[in-house]
Amino acid sequence: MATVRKAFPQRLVGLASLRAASTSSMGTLPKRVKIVEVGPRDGLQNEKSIVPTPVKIKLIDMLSEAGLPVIEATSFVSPKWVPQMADHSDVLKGIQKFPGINYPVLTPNMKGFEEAVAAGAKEVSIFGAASELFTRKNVNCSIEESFQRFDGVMQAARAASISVRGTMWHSVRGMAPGCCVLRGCCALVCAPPPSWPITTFEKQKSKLTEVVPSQPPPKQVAKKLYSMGCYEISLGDTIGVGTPGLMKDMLTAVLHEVPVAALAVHCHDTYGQALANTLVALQMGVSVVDSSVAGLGGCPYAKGASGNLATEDLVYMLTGLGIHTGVNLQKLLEAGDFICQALNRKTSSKVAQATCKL
Ligand SMILES: CC(C)(COP(=O)([O-])OP(=O)([O-])OC[C@H]1O[C@@H](n2cnc3c(N)ncnc32)[C@H](O)[C@@H]1OP(=O)([O-])[O-])[C@@H](O)C(=O)NCCC(=O)NCCSC(=O)C[C@@](C)(O)CC(=O)[O-]
Repeated sequence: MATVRKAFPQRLVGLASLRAASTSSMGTLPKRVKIVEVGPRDGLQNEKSIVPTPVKIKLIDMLSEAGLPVIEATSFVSPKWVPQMADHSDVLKGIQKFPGINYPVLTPNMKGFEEAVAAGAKEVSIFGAASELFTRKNVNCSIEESFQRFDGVMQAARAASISVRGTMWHSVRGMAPGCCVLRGCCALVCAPPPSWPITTFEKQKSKLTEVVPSQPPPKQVAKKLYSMGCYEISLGDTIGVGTPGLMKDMLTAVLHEVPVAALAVHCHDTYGQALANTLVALQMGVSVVDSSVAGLGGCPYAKGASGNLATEDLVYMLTGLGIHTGVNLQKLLEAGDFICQALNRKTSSKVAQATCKL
């Protein structure tokens, strides 16, 4: 049955005008936030049934219409590993390229990079992890080898004037609570202090057992990626186990190594903490946030990781705080309706649920 959406509440206008009063005790918040929409890639990569290419293209076009400034379009990864992304070139070639909107794609190695550039990519993301096991499961090599691949991609990108975002997830219960994603020219993970209890991906299967990891500290990884030239480092909680206190501690550590202007956060909502974690990051000066329309998402190689922070919920909160995003919430909700109907699933966005009746 088609979703019937009520006219979006006029009270949003009122909420925005309350900013001065309602946020005065919340610390300094950014005046504007850049939202990196990851739904078409992170959101769809976990779908078991192959989503038709025209549906992916229409979703991205609708998100562009809604005013998202960055839309992660697809992944140039092996189709044997992630069959859902096998149509990457057709998707990238098929979407409308709106002026002023970036459409980065994931490229794990030179093969992916070359195919992405051939399909017209103007920005790519490299991605890795601070967990040996996760790296092995996800990209079939060691952390060290993954960095050697990054080097090759970085050099080729520099020569071709292609911007590189870095994404690195880190299975640490200290956010990159559950992972660290560094985006930009690199993505890195932040390293919590050695005393932090950390839950590694390796131990995740045994229900968040706290262990001291033998992994590179996220802080160092973030620093390394930044020094490689990442213009933005997105700290990802891939398995969504972080809490606001961990976010604060993690960011405090990373901020010693990477300027806040180069940081983004990427929170999954497995434990319902994504919006709260994001708010803490905003209060600490972060002004770039990854999210996914309808809360779609998950990593095929991080078992149990559920969807991302829903973009609709993020936009609603930011609007209420008087923070500019440039996103049209009504059009965003329609994009969410579209993809949920195409996937035959219910939205995970609370705002979308609250503003429609079936
Ligand atoms: C990295 C590889 C390719 C290594 O895979 P591999 O098998 O080790 O690669 P290889 O170099 O040994 O090559 C084996 C075969 O793969 C081919 N190949 C090699 N590279 C490519 C390529 N780029 N595109 C297409 N094909 C490729 C290559 O040509 C060869 O083909 P064959 O000779 O057997 O016919 C593989 O492990 C892979 O594709 N992994 C992708 C995993 C993935 O996409 N994970 C999800 C994204 S990460 C994520 O979601 C987390 C994040 C970022 O969102 C953060 C967060 O959520 O918090």
